[in-house]
Amino acid sequence: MRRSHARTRINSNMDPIKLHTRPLTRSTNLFSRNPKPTKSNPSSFAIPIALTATLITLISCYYVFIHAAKPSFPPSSVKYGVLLDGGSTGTRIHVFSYDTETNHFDFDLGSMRLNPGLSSYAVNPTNAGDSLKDLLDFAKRKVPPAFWADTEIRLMATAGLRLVDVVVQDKILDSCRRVLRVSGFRFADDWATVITGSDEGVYAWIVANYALGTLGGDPSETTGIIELGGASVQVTFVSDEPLPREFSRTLKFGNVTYNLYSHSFLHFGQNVAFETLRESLSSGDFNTAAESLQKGTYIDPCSPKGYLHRVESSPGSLAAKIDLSTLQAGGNFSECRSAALTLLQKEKEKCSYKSCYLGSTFMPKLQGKFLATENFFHTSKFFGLHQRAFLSHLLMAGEQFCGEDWSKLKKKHRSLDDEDLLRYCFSSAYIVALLHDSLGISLDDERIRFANQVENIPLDWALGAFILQSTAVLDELHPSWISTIISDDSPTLLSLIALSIMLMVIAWSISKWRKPQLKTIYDLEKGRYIISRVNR
Ligand SMILES: Nc1nc2c(ncn2[C@@H]2O[C@H](COP(=O)(O)OP(=O)(O)OP(=O)(O)O)[C@@H](O)[C@H]2O)c(=O)[nH]1
Ligand SMILES: [Ca+2]
Repeated sequence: MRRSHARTRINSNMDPIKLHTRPLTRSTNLFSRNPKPTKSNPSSFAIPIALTATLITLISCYYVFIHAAKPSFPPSSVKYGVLLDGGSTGTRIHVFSYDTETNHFDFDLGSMRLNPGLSSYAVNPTNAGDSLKDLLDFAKRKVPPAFWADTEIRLMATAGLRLVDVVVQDKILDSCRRVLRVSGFRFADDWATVITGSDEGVYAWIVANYALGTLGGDPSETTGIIELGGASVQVTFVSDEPLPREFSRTLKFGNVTYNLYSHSFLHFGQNVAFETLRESLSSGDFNTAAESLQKGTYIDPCSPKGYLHRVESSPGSLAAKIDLSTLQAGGNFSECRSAALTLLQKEKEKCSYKSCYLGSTFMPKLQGKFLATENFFHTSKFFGLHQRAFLSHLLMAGEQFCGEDWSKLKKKHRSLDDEDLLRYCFSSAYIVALLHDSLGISLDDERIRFANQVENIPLDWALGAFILQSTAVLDELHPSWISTIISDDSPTLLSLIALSIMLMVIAWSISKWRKPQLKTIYDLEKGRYIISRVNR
C-alpha cells in the first residue's frame, strides 16, 4: 500500500514544539536534506532579536530626537574666537569658530574692516581704542551672547605699528586694552600686542597650506607665501638650506616638522614704498634718466603724465605730510621700475650673509611654488590677469598704464578715486622689480600664483593665527588632531554604527551559544520523531 501522503499528526507529548511533517523516506535526518528549520523554542531567538530591535530603536531615537533636532544654539563643543588685525591701512575684525568634537573650523562667520589703521592715532594715541567699538559691535552680532564670556578676543598689530615709536605704540595699545577689557569677551592685556613680522609670515603660511590641503603633509609639497601688504612684505617658505636662527621657524603639525624661512621686510609694503619713493624723488635723491625740466622740479616716472601732485595729507599716510609739489608726472614704466629697484636694493652692499635679495637682509634661494597675496592679487586683478599669469603679462600691462595720459585713465576707470587709480603704475613696476629683478622669479615662471583666497578660504594671516591657537587646544583634547582637521567626517556616527553591529554580532553568537543544537530524526519503527541534543 502506498504510504498515504496524508499528513501524519504526531501526538508528541514530549515536546511542545509543533513539528512539521512531510513525505519522508526511512529514518531521515531532516537536517541532512536542507530541512525547513525546525521551529525551535521561540525564547532562544527572541533575546537577540529583542536586543537588536531595542538597540536600533535607541539609535534611531537618538538621531531623531537628539542629533537631528539641531539645538537652537551651537552645542557646547563649539568654541568661538575673535581676532583684530591691526594693519597699517586699516583694522579688521574676524570671527571664527571650531568644534572640538568634529575638529571642524568655520572661517566665514564674518569680518569687518575700518580705515584708517591704528598707526594713524600716533598723534592722539588715547583715542585709538574708540576705533574698535564698531568692530566689537559687529563681533557681538556674530557670537551668541551665551558664548561671549568664553570667547577669547586678541588684537595683533602688524607693520603699521612697528613703524611707530615704541612709547607711542604702548599708548595706542593701552587705549585698545581699556576698551577690550570691557568688551564682554574674554581678554587679557598681553593679548593685545604688536606681533613680529616672522610670526605674521608663519600665520599666512599656515592658512595657505591649510587651504591647499598640504598642511600636515610632505614639506616639499607645501607652498610658500609672499605677501605685499601696505607697510611690509612677508616671505615664508620651507627651505632645505641651513638658516640663521633669526630667520628660522620650526612648525610641527601632526607628526610632520616644517623648517621655515620667515621674514617681514618693513618699509617694503606697497603704500610705504610708494611714499618713500616719491619723497626721495621730490627731494631730488633720484637722478632719473629724464632730467628735470626746470630747476627745483623733478620727474616722477611712477605717475602718469598729466597727474598733478599736491601736498599728501591723507590720514592713512604713514609718513608725516610730504610736499610733492616739486614733482612733475612723467609716467614711464621702466624708469619707475629702476627707481623701485634702487629702493629694494638699498644697503645691499652691507649684506653679511650668504645671500641677500632685498636690501641687506638674508634670504635663502626661493624653493617650490608660491602664493603672492594682498597687493600682488589686487594689482593683477585690476589688470585683468588670471591667477597663474606670468610676470611678463604684468610688465606689459604696466608699461601701457604708466604711458597712458592721466585724463584718459580717469575716464576709463571712473569708479576709482585718484589715490586708488594712481597706485597701479607704481604697483606694477614695483612688483616686477620685487619678484623678478630682486627675487629672481623669471618673467614666465609658473611657480607663482596671484591669489587672496583658495577655494572659499580667505588667505588672511589672522586665520592662520587662529588655527595655530586652536591647535594647542585641540591637541590637548585630540592628540594628532591635525590628521582630522582637513577631513570632517564625524567620528560619532561611525562609532555608533560600528558599536551596534558589534552588539548584534555578540547577541547573535550568545544566542547561538545558548541555543542547544538539536537534531530531529524520524524513527520509522516507533513511528515518531526523536529530538536529541547535538554535542559540540
Ligand atoms: N588695489 C587695491 N588695493 C587694496 C584693496 N584693498 C586693500 N588694498 C591694499 O592692499 C593692501 C592690503 O594689504 P593688508 O595686509 O591688508 O595691508 P595692511 O594690513 O593694512 O598693511 P600691513 O600692516 O603692512 O599688513 C594695502 O596696501 C591696501 O592699500 C583693493 O580693493 N584694491
Ligand atoms: Ca596686513
